[in-house]
Amino acid sequence: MSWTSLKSHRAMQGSVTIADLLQDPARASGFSVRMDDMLFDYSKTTIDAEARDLLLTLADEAGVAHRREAMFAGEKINETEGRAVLHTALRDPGPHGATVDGVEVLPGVHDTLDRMEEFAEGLRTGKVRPVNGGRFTDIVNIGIGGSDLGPAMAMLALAPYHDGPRVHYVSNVDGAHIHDTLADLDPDTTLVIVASKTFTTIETMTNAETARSWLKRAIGEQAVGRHLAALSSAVDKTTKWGIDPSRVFGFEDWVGGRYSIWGPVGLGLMIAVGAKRFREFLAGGHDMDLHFREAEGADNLPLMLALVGIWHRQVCGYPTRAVLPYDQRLSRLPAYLQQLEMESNGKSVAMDGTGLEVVSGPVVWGEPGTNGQHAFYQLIHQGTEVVPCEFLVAARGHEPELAHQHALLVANCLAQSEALMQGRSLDVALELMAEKGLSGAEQERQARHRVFPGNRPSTTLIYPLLTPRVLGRIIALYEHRVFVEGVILGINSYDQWGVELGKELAVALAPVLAGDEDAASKDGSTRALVDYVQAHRD
Ligand SMILES: O=P(O)(O)OC[C@H]1O[C@H](O)[C@H](O)[C@@H](O)[C@@H]1O
Repeated sequence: MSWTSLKSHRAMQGSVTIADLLQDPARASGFSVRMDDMLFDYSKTTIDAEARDLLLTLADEAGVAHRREAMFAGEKINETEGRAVLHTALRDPGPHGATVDGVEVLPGVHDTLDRMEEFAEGLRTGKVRPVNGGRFTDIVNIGIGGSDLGPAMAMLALAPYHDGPRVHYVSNVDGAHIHDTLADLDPDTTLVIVASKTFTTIETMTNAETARSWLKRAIGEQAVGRHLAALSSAVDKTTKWGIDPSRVFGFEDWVGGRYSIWGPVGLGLMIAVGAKRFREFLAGGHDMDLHFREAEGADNLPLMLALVGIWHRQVCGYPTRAVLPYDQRLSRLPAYLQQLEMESNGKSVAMDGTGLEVVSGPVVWGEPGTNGQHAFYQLIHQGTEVVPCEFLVAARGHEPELAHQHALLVANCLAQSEALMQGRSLDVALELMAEKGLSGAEQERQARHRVFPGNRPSTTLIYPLLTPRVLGRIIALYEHRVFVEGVILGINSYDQWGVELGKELAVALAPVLAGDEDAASKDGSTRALVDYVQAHRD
């Protein structure tokens, strides 16, 4: 019902532009949401009062509020895997929270957090020592997907707070990644953390074996355990792999991999910035949880971010969304959001097994500004596809001595959303060409290349400074956005069956590439590629 109303409302908006809507002096304040000192401005979109009402009705009809409370209570809303979805518990200071199968989850969460703190602070103070004495100077976190992208992103984001050992992230099974990382490190002063929820992921286990051998060569088999730790929900497997249980930080199956940064998977971050900062990061996530549960309708930031997403993708039909942080330290945010959003909502089957009524979530992509401006913004401004842009920017930077550079950064961010909205008409372009002395057909030809259609939507999320607490709020904001969009689409945002097939085929192809099995059963293209590799290696 609401989909139809939304689509017909969109059609009826006709030629009304964002610039027209902004003629209303109250629009900027009326079409933005504040959460404490964070501001989300969506006034530079085509969402008008009626569209917003219809979107809020859509969320109501989909049962977002009910589902949200079911999630926080620990109900098994990940129905295809029969699991609860409780990453929010990892940042809940308690004392009471969700229960799973009748058991309170917070005591276990807090115990693990305390153990992480003891270990991390031990490494930072030198109490936890390498086998040959001295201090651990470097930590290598081996993991992939959810066991890598979040903490690696947050590590860069919180660079101004690093005062512990250096932390490196290795993910790719390409041996180049671990090779180049270890090349600069000393095994005598390096601790390796193996991060894998399942402790079966082939890339991680392969890199972990490589790192283990590297340690063993330097410090000997007996001592290797003193330089290893593991983060996993498969604690039995970590022991079998040879990691002492005191060095294993476990989490439950109700934490999805791409939602796991708040618990043991965040250990590297805690080591780098310290437990106090890490707890501030958790507090930021919890702030957003409280806001998400308490704020009503259009005052609810994650809800509105999700509804803007639904408007652009499912109502207007724009196939992609660009995430453009004007914040160099958020340079990995787009990659992190690619997993969070696309692995969660890139599905075409609804929870009940039927096909989706509407299109699935969008392609998410992006790069930090201002770099992107000198690369792909051309298409965003003048290409034939509309790309909704999501800007993020801090009012101030961490380098007071470079405040003039930050001012330039912010000016660029604001100017881009203005340019996308406003555009440049043919008349203005003609005038510009006349000023250059052109006239007649050449004036018009040149002017046409300088026209900007405008009316291109964007949103801006602005915050005072990228602190641990603000980062926690931002990540939790996007997690809840994914949740809301998933509920509205009727899909399960917490499974990822779409990654399985490629993994299975890779395992089957390994012996074929090695020449131990015949390629005859493979298709012609795969056979030809196998032939090529066999002919060109060594
Ligand atoms: O943490 P792990 O069990 O090693 O999983 C690592 C990643 O691999 C899988 O392929 C999933 O698609 C991801 O959701 C997951 O984060």
